[in-house]
Amino acid sequence: MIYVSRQEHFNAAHKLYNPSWTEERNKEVFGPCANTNWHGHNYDLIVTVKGQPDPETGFVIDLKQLSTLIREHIVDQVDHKNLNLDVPFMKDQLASTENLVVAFWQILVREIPKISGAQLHCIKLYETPRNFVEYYGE
Ligand SMILES: Nc1nc2c(c(=O)[nH]1)N=C([C@H](O)[C@H](O)COP(=O)(O)OP(=O)(O)OP(=O)(O)O)CN2
Repeated sequence: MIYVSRQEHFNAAHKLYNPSWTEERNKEVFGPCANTNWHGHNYDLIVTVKGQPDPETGFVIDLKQLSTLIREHIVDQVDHKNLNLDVPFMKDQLASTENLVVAFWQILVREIPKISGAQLHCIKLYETPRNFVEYYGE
């Protein structure tokens, strides 16, 4: 099995805020991440697919096609957006990195089979250079 990855980038605003809690509780749990008027991140998104190379191309997946797919279905939906307000697939969800990777998975697992026989293996999302989340669909 061969694992092939593509990295994309976006920036977005959000706040971590549970609407069923008081302002005080949100500040206590999420600290500055609950700031009323939002804060931003430069996110790095790494999508890994797995499969066998096609004998005619040598590719598990054409990385140009994978990039286009990620941009159309994910990056264009979130880049320069407010994750709490502007992104339909994050509606009514806490805009944590964990919830983002699960939402991205649900989109990509549906879209990748339309361009390739490769299987989605992992989505890794860096919220900051030091904080990142990985999801394997389990
Ligand atoms: N499990 C999670 N924990 C946290 C998340 C998250 O999505 N999942 N998100 C945040 C905040 O959004 C926060 O803005 C992260 O920034 P920060 O704590 O400042 O992280 P940095 O790596 O930039 O800063 P350090 O100085 O290295 O701590 C919080 N938690």
